[in-house]
Amino acid sequence: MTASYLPTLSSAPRSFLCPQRTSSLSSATGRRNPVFHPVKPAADCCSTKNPASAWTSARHERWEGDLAVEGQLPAWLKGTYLRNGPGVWEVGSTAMEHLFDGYATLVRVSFRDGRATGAHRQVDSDAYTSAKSHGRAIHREFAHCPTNNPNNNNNLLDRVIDLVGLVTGTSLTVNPNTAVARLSDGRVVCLSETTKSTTLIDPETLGTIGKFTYTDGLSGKSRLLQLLPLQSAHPVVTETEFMTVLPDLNSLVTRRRPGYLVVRMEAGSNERKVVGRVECRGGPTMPGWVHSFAVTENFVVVPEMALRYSAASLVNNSERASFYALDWIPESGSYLHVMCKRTGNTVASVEVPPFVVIHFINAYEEKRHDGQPTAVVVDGCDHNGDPAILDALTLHSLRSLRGKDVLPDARVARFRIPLDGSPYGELESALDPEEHGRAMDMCSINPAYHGKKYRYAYACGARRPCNFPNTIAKIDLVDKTAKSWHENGVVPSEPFFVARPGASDEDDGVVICTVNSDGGGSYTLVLDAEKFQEIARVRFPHSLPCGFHAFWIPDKM
Ligand SMILES: CC1=C(/C=C/C(C)=C/C=C/C(C)=C/C=C/C=C(C)/C=C/C=O)C(C)(C)CCC1
Ligand SMILES: [Fe+2]
Repeated sequence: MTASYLPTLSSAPRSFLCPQRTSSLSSATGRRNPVFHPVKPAADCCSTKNPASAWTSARHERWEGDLAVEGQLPAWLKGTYLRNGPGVWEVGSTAMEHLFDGYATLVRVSFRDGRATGAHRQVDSDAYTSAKSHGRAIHREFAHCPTNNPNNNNNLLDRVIDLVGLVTGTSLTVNPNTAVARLSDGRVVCLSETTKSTTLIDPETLGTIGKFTYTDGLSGKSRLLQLLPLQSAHPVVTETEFMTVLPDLNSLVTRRRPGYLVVRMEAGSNERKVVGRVECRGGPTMPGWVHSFAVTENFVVVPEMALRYSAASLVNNSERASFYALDWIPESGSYLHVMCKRTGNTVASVEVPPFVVIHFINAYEEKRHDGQPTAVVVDGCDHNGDPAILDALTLHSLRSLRGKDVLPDARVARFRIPLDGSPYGELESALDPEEHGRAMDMCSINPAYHGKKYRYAYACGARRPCNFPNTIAKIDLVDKTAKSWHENGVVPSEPFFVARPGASDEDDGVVICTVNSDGGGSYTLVLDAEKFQEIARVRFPHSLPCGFHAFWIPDKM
């Protein structure tokens, strides 16, 4: 690999990286100075030798500066890579327990003319700012329950207070730590699973602009007993619309069966409109967890997992369910529902073997010779139908079981849903899971193939033994093979595919992924997607926590 270093401030002496000494240096290059804002001074604030850096809270509120490039960035790569994820797990007296609980940390790498600048910054959500001002977390996160909540007494008044908190969304987190997306009108939002967490950010400065407020009243603000405070963390965003799934929790207070609303919001609007409602088949009271879902040209596929929202945990925000905010109820059945985008009607609803798919990869229609769809094929990262993956993602496991082979097995699950009224769907592994080390999550595809028949997916896989995915895998769904990128001790985040402008081959582009290296330190890796080989890496001057999902904003031509 040829290495060409930019003379950046990020390669300045270590002392410069200490937040206590940020003000004295000026840029030797004439470029913008790196800026540090410490979260809090830490004894080892200058050290990058932390093997658990992926699971260590960000040390600085924000930083920006030039990044050193090793290798050759493609000249066509012009735009901004954004990544979101949980990055601060300790505030005041609170030490979170689960990976999903951390406060949102944004990372940016902008590529232009073979060079790179970068930044990272905490999202100023009410959850984060109130935790800082109270000296402890006060919102309910995925696993974290506010500790001083007196509601464990189960007295009626406390229950009513919790229910009001649920309806108004004041107790559930507003920490948008999962995904980031640019709407087609240019607004950039960070999201998580509460509708109130959706936050507008500035993709250049990573500053928090404010809440993204839905004006439709669907989330319970203006209509009492409209229990729709939750959403999928992964909306499907196109040039014309934003589409998502809201678990309908109204069955908590009515006799109605639980279900899901599919909603759509036009570009430029803040008003979601209901496309249709899917009724749950299983579960006496609660819908299955819906972190993501899949769409095809004509349909929305709504998953109903046997891993269901816990009613007890939701209405009593200091109560934990068997899987944090979720209950695993295999006997309640696992289903996939297919809704027609145009009519909102449910056109298929099939029972399938138990699955635990947090991230769906893609879906497409099988068609008859006259173009009529006959089946929907849906691919997802399936943790072999076992919610144990959620326990593997506690911070204790991640920090202390490094090198132990404790990561539960996962595969690419391929579901086939016939559209002929059959009651059952089919489920098989799309390829031998050994191809990708029996780990599979954090996936992306070429966005031009969303909802269409496709061949390649990029995801995190494993070289065992490991307690977290440690490879980046390119999955070939036609040849049923996988290629992998790996280095000892690395922790990669979602590998994100960016197509070369004008490309016609599905894998003509790069895969961008931010990686935590063995002894600490973070870099953004750029792989040639076709050969699946490294072409460049862009180093941050200090380590960043491992994040989740990414997004690409191309420069205006
Ligand atoms: C589920 C409820 C809630 C919160 C949910 C949240 C914040 C979920 C976040 C999920 C994430 C970040 C999933 C990432 C998965 C990564 C995987 C599987 C990687 C695997 C590697 O092998 C509340 C809103 C707090 C309460 C209601 C229920
Ligand atoms: Fe996700």
